[in-house]
Amino acid sequence: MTSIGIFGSAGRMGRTIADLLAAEGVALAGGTDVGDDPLPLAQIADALVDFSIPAALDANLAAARAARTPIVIGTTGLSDAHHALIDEAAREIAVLQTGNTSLGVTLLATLVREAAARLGPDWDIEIVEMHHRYKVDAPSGTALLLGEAAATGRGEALGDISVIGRGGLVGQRSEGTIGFASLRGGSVAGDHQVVFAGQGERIELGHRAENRDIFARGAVRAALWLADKPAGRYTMQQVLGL
Ligand SMILES: NC(=O)C1=CN([C@@H]2O[C@H](COP(=O)(O)OP(=O)(O)OC[C@H]3O[C@@H](n4cnc5c(N)ncnc54)[C@H](OP(=O)(O)O)[C@@H]3O)[C@@H](O)[C@H]2O)C=CC1
Ligand SMILES: O=C(O)C1=N[C@H](C(=O)O)C[C@H](O)C1
Repeated sequence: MTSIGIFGSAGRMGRTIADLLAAEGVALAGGTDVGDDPLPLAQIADALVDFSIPAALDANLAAARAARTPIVIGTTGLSDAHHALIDEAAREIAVLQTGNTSLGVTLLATLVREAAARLGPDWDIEIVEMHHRYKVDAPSGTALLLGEAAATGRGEALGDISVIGRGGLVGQRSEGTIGFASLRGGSVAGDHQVVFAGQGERIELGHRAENRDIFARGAVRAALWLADKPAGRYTMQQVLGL
């Protein structure tokens, strides 16, 4: 039976994934938390999931590479340097990195890309997200993923056209930009809305996570799918066949 190891096992997502594994009868290889060496777990697990913190990614990825164990990276707040490391690791092991493992957001990203491609740059795109008060990164990984999808639909690189937050006398909106707004409060598991604002009309494509089970289900499905895959960087679209 395929066994799964959890980096960040004591966290909200780590605990939700462990509960799901127990409920589904999938083997848990073990977990790591702050101060643990990730290598022993990487050596015994058939696949790994990482829902920890960006500062842990370097060591977690190095352990996965050393043990040649596939890894699903769900941690958000990653930098360009982290993404370069992930690309490098994907030359040796199977890696899937995503800001959102849910079926709903994976499909939403495809719809957003399509809408952005068809509507053209005179339709302004704004992405609004809301999360619980404990979330430490902004914009959320999902908001950035949806922004990437919209930018790709327009044939642009997100980094060239994103506007993250506004305040003060910022001037009029520049055509073709993608704006991000982040709200934090309470226990919200994750709400995302992509607004396409045209002249006299708006299209809003959104997703609301009612709990963390949806992320856990996607992460476990991705890990089981990845377990026997050769080296490469894979996507949730591939896992879910979307
Ligand atoms: N891709 C997706 O679908 C989803 C992604 N996420 C992302 O997953 C991450 C975790 O979220 P969440 O569970 O809510 O956050 P938590 O803060 O609840 O969990 C993170 C856990 O990682 C632990 N940790 C810190 N350093 C290390 C380390 N070196 N090795 C292993 N574990 C470590 C933390 O310990 P301590 O608290 O003691 O520091 C904490 O228990 C976030 O980046 C979040 O945005 C969340 C939901 C879905
Ligand atoms: O921190 C969270 O909770 C979540 N993080 C991910 C993100 O940054 O988008 C996914 C989900 O929205 C919950």
